[in-house]
Amino acid sequence: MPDHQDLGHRDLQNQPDHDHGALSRGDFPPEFTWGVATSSYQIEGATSEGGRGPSIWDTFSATPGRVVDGDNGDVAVEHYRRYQQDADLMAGLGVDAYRFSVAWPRIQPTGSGPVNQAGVDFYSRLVDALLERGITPWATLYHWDLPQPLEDLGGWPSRDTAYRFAEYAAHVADALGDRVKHFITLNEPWCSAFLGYGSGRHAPGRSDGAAALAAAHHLMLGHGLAVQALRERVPDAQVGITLNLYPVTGAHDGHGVDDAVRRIDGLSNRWFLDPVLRGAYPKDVVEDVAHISDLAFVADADLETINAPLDFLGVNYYTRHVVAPGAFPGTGLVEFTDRGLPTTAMGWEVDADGLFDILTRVTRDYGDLPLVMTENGAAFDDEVGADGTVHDPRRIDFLAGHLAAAARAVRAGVPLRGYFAWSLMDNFEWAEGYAKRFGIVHVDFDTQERTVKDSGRWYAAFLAGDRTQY
Ligand SMILES: OC[C@@H]1[C@@H](O)[C@H](O)[C@@H](O)c2nc(CNc3ccccc3)cn21
Repeated sequence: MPDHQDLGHRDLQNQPDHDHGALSRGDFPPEFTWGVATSSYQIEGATSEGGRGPSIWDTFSATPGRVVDGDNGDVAVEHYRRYQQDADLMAGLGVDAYRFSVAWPRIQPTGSGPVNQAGVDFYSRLVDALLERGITPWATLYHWDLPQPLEDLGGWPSRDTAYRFAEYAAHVADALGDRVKHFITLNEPWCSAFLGYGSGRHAPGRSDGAAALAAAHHLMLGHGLAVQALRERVPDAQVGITLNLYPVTGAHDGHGVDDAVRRIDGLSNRWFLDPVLRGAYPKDVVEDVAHISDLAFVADADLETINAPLDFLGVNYYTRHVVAPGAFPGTGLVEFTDRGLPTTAMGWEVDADGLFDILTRVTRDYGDLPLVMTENGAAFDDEVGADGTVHDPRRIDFLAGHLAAAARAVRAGVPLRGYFAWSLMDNFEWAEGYAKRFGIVHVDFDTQERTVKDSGRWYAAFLAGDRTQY
């Protein structure tokens, strides 16, 4: 296993691998926060309304071949105009909280300069609609929709973008900080950097390893600067960052597997966990990437800024990575394999134990920082039946199994404080367009009709305290 500096070993009791049986909200601490999550570009639509400027996802989805079926977020699920109806949906589910993201291009259409008051007013109305229904707003400042003019100036590989992000964070804090007390600076900098600038699979669609590493650094620098801006303006706020984390397991115990696990754990998890929570890049991974970049973009005080004290770490968990050395030993190439487990419509193996493993690992290796599951969910091909219902038993099984794993982690001593199901409703699934449905509420993308799926009814019953078998 990688050489982790053990910051505070906790005696995390081992638990049985599977404890099938009954599960209820009572298996979690009474103050545990239960919610649903979305993001601006995936649900709002109205991309040319209210003074909003273009984002890199507007540009990317308009580029032929980038998104399945040429889908884009122009309409999405019309949340910009249906937010009251959607707030009613959330109230009907009985959630405590709603994690949404603020679209930077609505607040600052060019990514800098004075705020667009119509954009501020929309999020102010949304926050008020939530509070009126007793739902606590959790605001993500950045969920991938970078204003296009900032990309034209260099995007996240450019240090200036980090400074623009901190200025944007200050504007959001000024506008919403009187009512919003939970902020997530970034959603998944790994995706923004490595899918956006490394593989090109996400906006802005660049394929440049050195640029991806610079983007990762400046995203994290922007995070640290934004934490300062939020703390100055909203001293009673709870502030965190969301990382998509993966337990990494060897496909077998043969030669080279341990190094394959170390490499992928390093690039997937520690490249972000270590700077944010320890104030240093992991030395072994710095060596792994030395042939791509000498990290010359790192300035002296950067890691101290990035290591800003947090109130929680958001964890997005979907599946485990299973790896083996690539075909050419010694090249560092790694193969991702599967175990033949059931998969979701995304092709991701369903592995609830992986949730327990990643939560206990983070607590064991990085200490007692409170954790919040800011995303967990599954895509399946749901259909509305003739009777108007949507039967999605696999999503119920997925949620129940992962909540049981979360309960096991809590019993093992993990300071888990909340869980947000991804997603409230079917929406624009990035490069997959509308072909992949993650919602616990079905959306007919032609009529915009919302239909609570069986999984939404199950989640509502769970939140109401019903005990559920699984
Ligand atoms: O793909 C489902 C969700 C997505 O809709 C969210 O906006 C995003 O925060 C999110 N992150 C992951 C995990 N990482 C990931 C890996 C490859 C492609 C897309 C996301 C899954 N999801």
